[in-house]
Amino acid sequence: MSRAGERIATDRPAPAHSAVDAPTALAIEISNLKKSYGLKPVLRNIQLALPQGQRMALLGANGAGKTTLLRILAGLSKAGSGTVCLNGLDSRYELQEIRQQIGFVAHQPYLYEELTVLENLLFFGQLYGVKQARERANALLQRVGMERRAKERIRVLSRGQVQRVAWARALLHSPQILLLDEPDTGLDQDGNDLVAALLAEHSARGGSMLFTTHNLERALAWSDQLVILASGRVVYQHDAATLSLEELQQRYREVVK
Ligand SMILES: Nc1ncnc2c1ncn2[C@@H]1O[C@H](COP(=O)(O)OP(=O)(O)OP(=O)(O)O)[C@@H](O)[C@H]1O
Repeated sequence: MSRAGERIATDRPAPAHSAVDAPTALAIEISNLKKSYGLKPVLRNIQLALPQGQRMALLGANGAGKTTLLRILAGLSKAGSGTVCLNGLDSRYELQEIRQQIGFVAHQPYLYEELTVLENLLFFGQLYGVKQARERANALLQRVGMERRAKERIRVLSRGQVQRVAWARALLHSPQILLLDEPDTGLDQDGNDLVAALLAEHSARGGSMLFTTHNLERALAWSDQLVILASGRVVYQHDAATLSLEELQQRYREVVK
């Protein structure tokens, strides 16, 4: 298997924010990452590298370790050993700076149930030091189709609506890196179209992203690199541009048991 950095397509335009003298700057760099729960190893010696401006899809069966990996990247869980760097910042020492640079959308929305939609966004806006937070929040609510629910409490919204607000929360501080745990779960067709559009906009701004999904077709369509985890190991890695859906399905069947 090739290492990530060797397989990157070169025809993709350089991200707008990349420094001229740092063409190989990495959005995500994971080295020798291990994590156990009790005696049970959940991540085993993970090595991954994602150049800035690129998108990585993380695939694998239930329990393969995808959420655990994302939570470590988001600073919500500690690595057992090894190192994790985001945009060159080491998660052991620079977690606050890293948090400013990532947007996380997960199974849990990380919203306050008793606050309204807008109150939630204003709270997180303050936390992240977002300038003109009210204008930014209103613009994002419009973007995710939730502007009419701005004054409603989170607890009265449907799961898909909460997910849309979670997207607005994640994008509020214009993060350079999106970490998305099954962003396509629980959404209707409109919701999935919205997610695809938000991902495309993030990429067009030069942003990077790592997302998990169980949908191989979307993994291929939305990514530059595909990674399959099995029992906490990277068992497959390939450029999306040179892989067909049939090949991916075949390889997935072979490596995921
Ligand atoms: N807090 C925890 N305590 C103990 N074990 C845990 C904990 N969180 C996860 N695990 C275990 O770690 C393993 C990996 O879980 P993880 O949620 O990372 O898998 P996943 O690939 O995201 O699965 P899914 O596709 O079902 O979301 C599982 O065996 C799970 O039981």
